[in-house]
Amino acid sequence: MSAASTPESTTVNTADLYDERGDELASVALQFQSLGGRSHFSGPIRTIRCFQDNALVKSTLATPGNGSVLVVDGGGSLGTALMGDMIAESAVANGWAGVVIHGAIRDREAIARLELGVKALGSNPRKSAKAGAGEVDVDVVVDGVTFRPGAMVWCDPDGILVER
Ligand SMILES: O=C([O-])CC(=O)C(=O)O
Repeated sequence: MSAASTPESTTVNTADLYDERGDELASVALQFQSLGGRSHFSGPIRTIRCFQDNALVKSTLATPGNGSVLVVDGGGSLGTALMGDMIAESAVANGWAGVVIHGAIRDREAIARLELGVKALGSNPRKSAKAGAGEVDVDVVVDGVTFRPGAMVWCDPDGILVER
């Protein structure tokens, strides 16, 4: 049920999961785009909060993911890209199941070919700062939904469900 960290693992549909577990799960109403090559993904949450600075995103996705999903609270900014294809390739190489970005990515076409789940608000070719400002593994709130490090998240083209 919790898997989806390998292509062979069972696919979980968020609508079916919601029907099973109901209000144990919070649903994100904000309409994220599904931009990765893996449409269904899930895993324990890791988090980053940052604003138009992706140094922490890059360094975190370069460490072992062990099937986790990195949730990046970028403040909803579409002004700069918090992940491109190089960082996304590093996430694949390091065993991350996926990345949810409350913000923008770039290199859409390459990212769509990677074996990685990616949800983001959109894209912008403009790169982010690299100063390293932000926080890692704190609770983040996106569209009124709290993402706690260690809780499970499930994503597919229908949306995003999080353990309360
Ligand atoms: O370096 C960046 O800011 C993001 C990027 O382009 C990549 O991951 O390829």
